[in-house]
Amino acid sequence: MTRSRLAGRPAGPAPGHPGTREETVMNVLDGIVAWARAGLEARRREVPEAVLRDRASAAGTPVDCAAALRGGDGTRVIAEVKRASPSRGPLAEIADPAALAGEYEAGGTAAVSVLTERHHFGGCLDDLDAVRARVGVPVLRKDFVIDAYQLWEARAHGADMALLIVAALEQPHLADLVALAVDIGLTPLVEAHDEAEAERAVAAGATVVGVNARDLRTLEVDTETVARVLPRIPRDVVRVAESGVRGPECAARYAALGADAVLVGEALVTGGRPRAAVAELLAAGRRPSVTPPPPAWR
Ligand SMILES: O=C(O)c1ccccc1NCC(=O)[C@H](O)[C@H](O)COP(=O)(O)O
Repeated sequence: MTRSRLAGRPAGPAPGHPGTREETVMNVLDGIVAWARAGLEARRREVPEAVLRDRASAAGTPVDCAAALRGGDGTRVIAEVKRASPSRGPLAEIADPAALAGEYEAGGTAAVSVLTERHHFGGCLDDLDAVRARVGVPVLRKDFVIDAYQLWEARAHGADMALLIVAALEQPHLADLVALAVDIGLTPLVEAHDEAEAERAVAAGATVVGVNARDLRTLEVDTETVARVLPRIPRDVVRVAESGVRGPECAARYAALGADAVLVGEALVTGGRPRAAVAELLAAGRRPSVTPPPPAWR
């Protein structure tokens, strides 16, 4: 019997086994992935993978993302450039994604996430280029990665991290993409929606695992998903709570659950004060200092 690395969970059915949640979660995801596949095949015809590989080796040294997302005095923030979403429709114009990312960085974000998917999120690789050129913190390519080509593309466009969604990938393919990402200098953020997927993420070799509170069947956000799944992920893995962070209160809750970082999109792009909002999320996630400062009157 395989041993589960998730705390408090007996080893379940084999990853990818019929009847597991990954079988049924695919409706919304299926549609997005179909677009992703068509898009990447079109780009592959224009820019062969060999060209991307050359560009990737000229893209500079990627940042150590695990270190950037962990440590310090509390829960870090990954701030997202997000124009639209399937759940909410258009969110924000974002004429200058680099300027937005610059505001995030000034507010103290540990990383910037850039949605590069066009049809559902209004993003593109130009956004990734622009953000990469502006900020010094790690940059995450947030897309629906199903092929090695997209990882080379991410690195060629200067990303330090790339998202891999467990529910979109069979286990051997997930493990291959995790290994390739690491080989080419990307840190994969491997996204799970339940315990079984979190276990698959860890088994695939992920060192950074995200728990997404958004159910990809209904698009409903349920922060209880994070409460249930995230604390069970081993402590040697960087734990990221994703979606539904509407303000400091939720960031504080995710911090108390043990999140090393929170990934926030909508609240930041719609709030109109990205720099201050990032700083407030960071303050909410700060751990109380071990030695309290001396009272001012001493
Ligand atoms: O945001 C969506 O509606 C969505 C739908 C289907 C697949 C993925 C989706 N979002 C991607 C994300 O993971 C979020 O952009 C990210 O976690 C930030 O979430 P939020 O702060 O709630 O905007």
